[in-house]
Amino acid sequence: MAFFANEQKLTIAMPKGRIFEEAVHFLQQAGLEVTAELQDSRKLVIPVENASLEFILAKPADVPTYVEYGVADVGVVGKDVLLEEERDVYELLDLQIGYCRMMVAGLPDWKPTDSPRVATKYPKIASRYFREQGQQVEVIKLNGSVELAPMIGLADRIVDIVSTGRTLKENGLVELEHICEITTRLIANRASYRMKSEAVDDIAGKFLEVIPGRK
Ligand SMILES: Nc1ncnc2c1ncn2[C@@H]1O[C@H](COP(=O)(O)OP(=O)(O)OP(=O)(O)O)[C@@H](O)[C@H]1O
Ligand SMILES: O=P(O)(O)OC[C@H]1O[C@H](OP(=O)(O)OP(=O)(O)O)[C@H](O)[C@@H]1O
Repeated sequence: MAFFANEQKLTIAMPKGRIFEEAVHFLQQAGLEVTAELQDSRKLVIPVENASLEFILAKPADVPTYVEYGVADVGVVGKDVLLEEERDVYELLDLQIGYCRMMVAGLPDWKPTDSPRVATKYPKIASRYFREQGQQVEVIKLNGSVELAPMIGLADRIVDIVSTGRTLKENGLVELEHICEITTRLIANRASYRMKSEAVDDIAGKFLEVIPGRK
């Protein structure tokens, strides 16, 4: 039996990596057919047999790109990526999984300087935040291991995701300012939202059923 009543095929972009397992578990709870191929293969395009559904597996930062261009109708992605990538997509639901927070962190004895430098994987989020605070900073883009920067003098602060706080602690850094909470979101392509409204509504409705407190 087809998943959607009117046979509208829906392509869902899923984020590989850290939130993948939690996202797959969420799909299962919502009643979507999750095949072994999705969970355990190197395939990047995974059609679900007998259902009008197809998954694509993407790097988290690329999920909004696939959705904006319409090669995926909907996508599952962290709010951090949405804030950083600023893609033209609809944000439909907060799935309330993938909890973490975006923080400014630094050495415990951090003090303002005349030429502040901030290292981050999230240059847009960082620039926006400090602009809103009325602070002029130089933002240095890194691709990971950002905690290194204050330790070895590349920057005096970082903007990064904190979850357990273990990475900061083990590198002698402390949380200085809270920027925002991050969770995983369901996003939709603008045209798909209109042209495949039944299928998109159907999936959003199924997701809504399993979001705590949203029934
Ligand atoms: N502790 C955490 N650190 C980083 N991301 C987290 C954390 N907890 C949840 N997330 C979510 O997971 C997503 C990042 O996943 P992942 O680290 O696999 O992607 P990535 O940044 O592309 O990885 P990498 O560049 O290290 O391969 C983020 O978008 C965020 O929403
Ligand atoms: O508070 P914690 O639970 O320690 O998690 C936070 C760390 O996890 C992420 O890094 P990731 O492992 O994705 O590696 P990266 O530094 O290469 O981005 C993030 O950038 C922090 O460094």
